[in-house]
Amino acid sequence: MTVENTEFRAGFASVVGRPNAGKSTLTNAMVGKKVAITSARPETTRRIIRAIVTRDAGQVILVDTPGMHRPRTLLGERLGDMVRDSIADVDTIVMCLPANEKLGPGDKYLLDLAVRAKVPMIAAITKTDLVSREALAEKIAAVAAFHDFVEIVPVSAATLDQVEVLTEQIIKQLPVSPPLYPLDAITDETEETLIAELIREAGLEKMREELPHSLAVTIDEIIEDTAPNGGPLVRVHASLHVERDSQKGIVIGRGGARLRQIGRDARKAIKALLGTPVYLDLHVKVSKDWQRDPKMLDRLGF
Ligand SMILES: Nc1nc2c(ncn2[C@@H]2O[C@H](COP(=O)(O)OP(=O)(O)OP(=O)(O)O)[C@@H](O)[C@H]2O)c(=O)[nH]1
Repeated sequence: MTVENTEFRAGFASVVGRPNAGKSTLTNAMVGKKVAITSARPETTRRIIRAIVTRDAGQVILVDTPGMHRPRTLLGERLGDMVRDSIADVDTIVMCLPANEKLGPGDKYLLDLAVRAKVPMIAAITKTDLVSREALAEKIAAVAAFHDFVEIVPVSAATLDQVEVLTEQIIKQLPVSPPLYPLDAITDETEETLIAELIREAGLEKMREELPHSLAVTIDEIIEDTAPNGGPLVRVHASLHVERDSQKGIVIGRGGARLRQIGRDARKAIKALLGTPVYLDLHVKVSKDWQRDPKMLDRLGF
């Protein structure tokens, strides 16, 4: 793709919404490749992942935010700060409001925060595939009464219905500018961060309710090696951090079965990301109260 368009627009958009509103899935749908981790459990998005969406009309740098929740730990407070920071310095805010859920105090809390950024706001009514046309019409009316959004776009990341319309509307809110990133870039996260997120996602999938926020992943080493057949092989050594000794057993599982399953799932995902065979070596470490330890949070990138 080359830029011939003199009206090309580029800038930052923040995607906000309460936990489970569909922010990550929508981000992935706009980019067309998996860059943000998604999960059926709320509050799994911790990092602010910038996804980059480039179309003929412009380039959007999407800032994905953690779902809002009340701070209970230092980690919780930092998540709140990250949301506030991500709303500052953007050109537009996309507020995700699920079609299948009523507007509530969580949405109002977020709206009040977002309004302070004083930028045009777009409402994305997410998960429209889950509701009838009548219910959607009612939801649109409720959202229109909720705030004076510049646009209200009903969208389904599952069926991709209206995803391009939303992308176009976001681009319209951006300033005329040359592209800010190379036209084929999809994220400015390092490969290392993406790999750590894939391992954490595989871990969370396997541990359901047992370890919601207590799991963190660090990458110890990534080595580009050669496989016995002469092809490329990437060796990844990573650590899974839990907070207590009792959680270590949960991650490892009986006879190491769970850790092996996490390793298999993560290896598949990393292979898809890198496009090369992967050898994955996982270690489980107890990092006591890492969520309250500023040094550990810094190491983990929070
Ligand atoms: N049917 C349907 N389900 C969706 C759609 N978008 C997201 N979901 C589901 O809703 C759940 C939450 O989606 P996420 O994208 O992880 O939500 P999030 O807002 O990023 O969540 P947090 O990380 O908790 O802030 C997942 O189970 C998704 O599969 C959609 O368009 N249709």
